[in-house]
Amino acid sequence: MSTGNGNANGDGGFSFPKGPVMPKITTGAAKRGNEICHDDSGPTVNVTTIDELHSLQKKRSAPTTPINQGGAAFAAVSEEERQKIQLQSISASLASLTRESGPKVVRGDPAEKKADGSTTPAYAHGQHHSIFSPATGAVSDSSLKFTHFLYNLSPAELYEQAIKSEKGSFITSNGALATLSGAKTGRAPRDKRVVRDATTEDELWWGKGSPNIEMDEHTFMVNRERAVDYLNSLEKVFVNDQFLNWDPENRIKVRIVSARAYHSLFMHNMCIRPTPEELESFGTPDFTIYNAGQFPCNRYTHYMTSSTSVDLNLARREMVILGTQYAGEMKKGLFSVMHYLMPKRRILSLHSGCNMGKDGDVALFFGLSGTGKTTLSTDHNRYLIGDDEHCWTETGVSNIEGGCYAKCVDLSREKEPDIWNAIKFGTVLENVVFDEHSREVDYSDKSVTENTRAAYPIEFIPNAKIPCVGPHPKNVILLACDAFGVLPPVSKLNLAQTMYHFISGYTALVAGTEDGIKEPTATFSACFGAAFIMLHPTKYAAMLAEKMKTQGATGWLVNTGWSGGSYGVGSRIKLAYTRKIIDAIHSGSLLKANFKKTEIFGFEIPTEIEGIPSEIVDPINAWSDKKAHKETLVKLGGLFKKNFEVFANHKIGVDGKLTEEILAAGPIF
Ligand SMILES: Nc1ncnc2c1ncn2[C@@H]1O[C@H](COP(=O)(O)OP(=O)(O)OP(=O)(O)O)[C@@H](O)[C@H]1O
Ligand SMILES: O=C([O-])CC(=O)C(=O)O
Ligand SMILES: [Ca+2]
Ligand SMILES: [Mn+2]
Repeated sequence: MSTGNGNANGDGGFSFPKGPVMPKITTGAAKRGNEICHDDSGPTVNVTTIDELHSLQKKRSAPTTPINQGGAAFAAVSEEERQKIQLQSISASLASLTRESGPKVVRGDPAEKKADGSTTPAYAHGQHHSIFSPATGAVSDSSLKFTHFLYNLSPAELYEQAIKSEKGSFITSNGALATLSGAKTGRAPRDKRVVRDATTEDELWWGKGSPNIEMDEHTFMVNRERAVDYLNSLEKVFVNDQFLNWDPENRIKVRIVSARAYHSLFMHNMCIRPTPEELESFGTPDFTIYNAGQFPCNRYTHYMTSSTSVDLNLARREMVILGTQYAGEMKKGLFSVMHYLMPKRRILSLHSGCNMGKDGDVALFFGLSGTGKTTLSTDHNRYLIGDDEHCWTETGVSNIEGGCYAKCVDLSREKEPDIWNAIKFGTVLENVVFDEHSREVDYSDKSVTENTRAAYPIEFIPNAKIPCVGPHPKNVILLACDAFGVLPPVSKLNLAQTMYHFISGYTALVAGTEDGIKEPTATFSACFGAAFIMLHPTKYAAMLAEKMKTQGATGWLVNTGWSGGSYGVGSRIKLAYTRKIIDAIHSGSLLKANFKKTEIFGFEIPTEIEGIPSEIVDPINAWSDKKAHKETLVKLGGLFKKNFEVFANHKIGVDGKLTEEILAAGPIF
């Protein structure tokens, strides 16, 4: 007879039951006779329903309701009063301007289950503190409806909102929230409109080359009403109250009303997040965005040339978004506002990255999209001040934003470790492709778009400089991705050359990724950000010249694009080489190099750079066909000249003397 647990078979320690009879398992209970097993080995929860159990899970957090709305600065405001003031403020933001009053607003998710298991909204339970009804009677059905709003939700709450109600929202294996921005995967500068009124008529840059396409006040109101009505028709809207600009004296309070958790989380990451104390005294926002991106504009409306419209009204301090869900519109829309507000205070706003060395040396990185601002300012050996939008004041630099917006195409852990590691819980990952099961992201997959992006709070970068401010810059680095392969990887610029290239704002892109060799296309965008500037480029250029001169900053032009020939022949300069060059700028060693002057552009280029092959340092060495090199150089020089024509008769400096110098600092042939 087999005992089943014996070891007497000499089979190496294993024995198996033989025949059909299974071994009998002896339990403790059996020893104690036929008692019933009790489930009482651990302590139990004292609840009677599952909902009671769930209600134990969440403890109340400190109130995140601003006081001091409308300026009444009385310290001792009751919680109830505070909530009422907030609801009034949100109702005012969401008010139609053609009807008598704002909508009835309720704070909270209409679908949230109550402790009693019901899904009835709070107002039905007489919880007066979370509802606000304007005092007027019903004038239309829309005034009978409630608008639910979700105020400054946390990333975890926004994840849940996105996953519950937005198609295309998933948690990737790194913890980020993958989202889709819809049909638009980049900004739509041709659909941007700015209200032209008596003030902006004189103040702003209009006409040829300007990004400011006009619309009238009335049309703005038509679109604003369209957006507000759309938002109020929804089940719920998201409201973010946040800040722009780390310089406390020039901080701007922004409110973002949006329809998607994606938009709310994006702005949570990209703007400066208020502390609970700061939120208490938030008061009335300085600027409000109405993002009704899912809803198109009406093409019968005057000035509308497509279904997308991004409208800026500086007098009303409002922006309306219709017909695009691409979140970058909000970030860059606010940047436009800063390009208007800051110069009024004699502060220079800059489309640049910014970092600082251990010794306090600050560098600015200018450049058009994709030239390397984020990649090169995110440097493990330096403190990150910001990757995209800055201000330069009388005392130094400050970041406008609270987050970074990195390109993800072909992202690798090896080449960009800090950005790679910043993609984790809380980060918004736009338009990326991932494995349906493992949720592993494939950054090389461009099926949705080439412009895949990650938006994360700046503190996700380990050596972020918090607060994001620093002293005056020592180096001003202009980045260009030259697909013609003729610009040197680094050139030292004098002040006039720096201005010439700042106003030009050159980069070259290779259109599309289709097969076949494509001709590079030169792009010129004044101040490396013509899409965002509001005043004439020479206004910003004059301020930059003045600041660089006073602070003795050195200008550099760094080509992060092609070397060894144009696109198709050469290849993009290795990021490792560019980083070496940037290191040599930061350390001051490159300034001490021997320089020689290049033909056509008249750049000062180092005769050698440690660790960089000589055919890279001087691009002519890499072109086997010297004639083709010269022709390409002349061709590019010609494009610069042609682009600069419109700026030739704008005077910079007190006597316009700098204008002459700047003109002379361009390519000569
Ligand atoms: N030599 C190089 N220098 C810099 N970037 C490089 C280089 N080679 C390849 N790259 C890639 O080019 C891209 C630069 O994009 P980055 O996000 O830094 O642009 P950006 O200037 O911040 O643009 P945007 O204003 O649109 O955010 C990155 O994907 C980076 O990996
Ligand atoms: O704004 C965007 O969508 C991306 C960006 O930083 C730029 O284009 O400069
Ligand atoms: Ca960037
Ligand atoms: Mn940018």
